Amino acid sequence: MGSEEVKVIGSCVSPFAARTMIAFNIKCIEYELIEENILNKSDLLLKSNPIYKKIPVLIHGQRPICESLVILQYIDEVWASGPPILPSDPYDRAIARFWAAYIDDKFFAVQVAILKAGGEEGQKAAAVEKATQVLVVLEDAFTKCSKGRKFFGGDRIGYLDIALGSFLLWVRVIHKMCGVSLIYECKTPKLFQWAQHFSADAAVQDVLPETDKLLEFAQVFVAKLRKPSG
Ligand SMILES: N[C@@H](CCC(=O)N[C@@H](CS)C(=O)NCC(=O)O)C(=O)O
Repeated sequence: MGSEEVKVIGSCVSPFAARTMIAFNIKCIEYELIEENILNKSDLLLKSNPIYKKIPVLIHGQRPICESLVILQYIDEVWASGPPILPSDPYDRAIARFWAAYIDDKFFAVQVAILKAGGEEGQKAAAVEKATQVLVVLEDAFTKCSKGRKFFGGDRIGYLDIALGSFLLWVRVIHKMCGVSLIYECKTPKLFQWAQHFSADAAVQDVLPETDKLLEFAQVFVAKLRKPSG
């Protein structure tokens, strides 16, 4: 099963797609990246993820698998002989899934809110305050999960590191576009250190592009986000 063709419909600007690519790097599995323009979706994406129409989609053989966290678990199970991504202990695994859901529910939403706020200083300050609260909670989760080691997953990058670390890309974009630092030393010192370790890891290096490369896309994306709907 692990020997079938592996393709990822993704994009180098997508934090969710980055998760899939980091997982394949950890497992040392080659894949073909089919670069998707989410502002003009391809038929392949619409056919492969007809429910959400979002990236990433992993196409393994002929079969599509959607949702980045589901994909991470799938990769871990199919290529089980490579370095593990999820914790082996069922309780630790459940805790990791809990925090990954929290990250997607809370941290993603506050980043979108900051970008959306634009020059509305009051809205931006409220979104930044919310982001800080979320990160303080995650700092505590990091302390408990990492047990004094470098990563949520221990000595090497695991499921939660990938779930949160994939957003570092946009954390940097937010810093450049909105002048807001989200992960900084005085509020969340452990996450600050963790972010340095994560970004320096070999499995991550070619996945998170330079911030400048992202800015052009980010400007178009944010303009769309700020446009009143409907
Ligand atoms: N919950 C999804 C979120 C995926 C997601 O939001 N992908 C974005 C790109 S970063 C997308 O495809 N957006 C297109 C759209 O919302 O129409 C996952 O974890 O895979």
